[in-house]
Amino acid sequence: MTPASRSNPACSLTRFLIEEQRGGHIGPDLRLLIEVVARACKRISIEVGKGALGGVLGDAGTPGSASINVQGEAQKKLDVIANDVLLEANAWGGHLAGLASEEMDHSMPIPDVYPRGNYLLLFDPLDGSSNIDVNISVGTIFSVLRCPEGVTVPEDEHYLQPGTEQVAAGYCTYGPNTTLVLTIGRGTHAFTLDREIGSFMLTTRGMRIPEETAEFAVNMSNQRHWEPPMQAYVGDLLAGTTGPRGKDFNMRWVASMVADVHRILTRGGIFSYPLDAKCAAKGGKLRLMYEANPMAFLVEQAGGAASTGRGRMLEVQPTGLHQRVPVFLGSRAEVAHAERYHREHDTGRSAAAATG
Ligand SMILES: O=P(O)(O)OC[C@H]1O[C@](O)(COP(=O)(O)O)[C@@H](O)[C@@H]1O
Repeated sequence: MTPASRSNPACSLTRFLIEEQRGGHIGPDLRLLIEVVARACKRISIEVGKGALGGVLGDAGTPGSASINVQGEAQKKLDVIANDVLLEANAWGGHLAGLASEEMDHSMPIPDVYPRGNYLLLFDPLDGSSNIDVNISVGTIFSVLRCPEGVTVPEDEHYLQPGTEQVAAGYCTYGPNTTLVLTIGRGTHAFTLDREIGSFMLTTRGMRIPEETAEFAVNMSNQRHWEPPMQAYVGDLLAGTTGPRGKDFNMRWVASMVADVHRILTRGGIFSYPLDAKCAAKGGKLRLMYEANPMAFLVEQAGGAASTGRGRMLEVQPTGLHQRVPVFLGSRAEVAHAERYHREHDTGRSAAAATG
């Protein structure tokens, strides 16, 4: 993308959204919603940036009695701070009917002291919790759905829409720089926070994920817990030129989904958090509604693919607000390879079962 200059002034997020609205691609409410979420991310970026100086590191709750969220995880102080910032910012604007968060057991209708809008917002206020205290990139992930017609007080069931119904999705990474990555279904675009003027500025219009890749991201320490197709798939990646894939693969794992996916949107690769014996009972590790689906929408809009290993992520019919799924996303051809290993295993097994 041509760098910003006097002859090519940088485009702010506000200008980008106004131009999308003028083009009839989004309405004023959705534009306002995205602006409000972006402003909340700026505030969260400031809180995260304070680190130990701001006393924001460490677990929430009191020593000896950590506060545990609906996921059964000990909440970090910044998980709670980020959640509160997003709740406060989105309560009064009139663009939302309700919202749901990784940190809250159930969805929350907008209090009836405020006007309610037509959209539902789902978010992971601070993704990558295990990295918060060690100064590694973390982020906020969000997904926007329409509130079903005629529903004025939305409940959990009204959020259970497949990812194909998303009207917008994005994440904001808090790392060396703060970057907001957004889609409204017309490509995926990156905006970098200009800390001097306090505005998100368009730095990559139309991110594209290369079709092929030689880089994979997975938590290898879970290898012995993986299903056979995943063992075979990664085994062949590690075999490199001596194996059936005939080329060497590099590995990266930040353990912050936002950071791993941002790398893939920037230079390609495949990210996976497969089903394993440790998380099988829960259906996976990562959450469908506010981790897998928004990332899948962004990746598909950038020419990549997103799958459960056994089907398109965005077509999964949700059954619960905090439902978990296996995740494979990134370079289209590589995701197809991962799916092929699962398909061959499943058909082989069913073929074997058929022949007894
Ligand atoms: O600790 P592991 O097994 O490496 O898992 C890391 C994954 O878990 C997550 O941290 C889960 O997200 P939360 O931090 O929001 O719970 C992802 O960001 C990351 O990809």
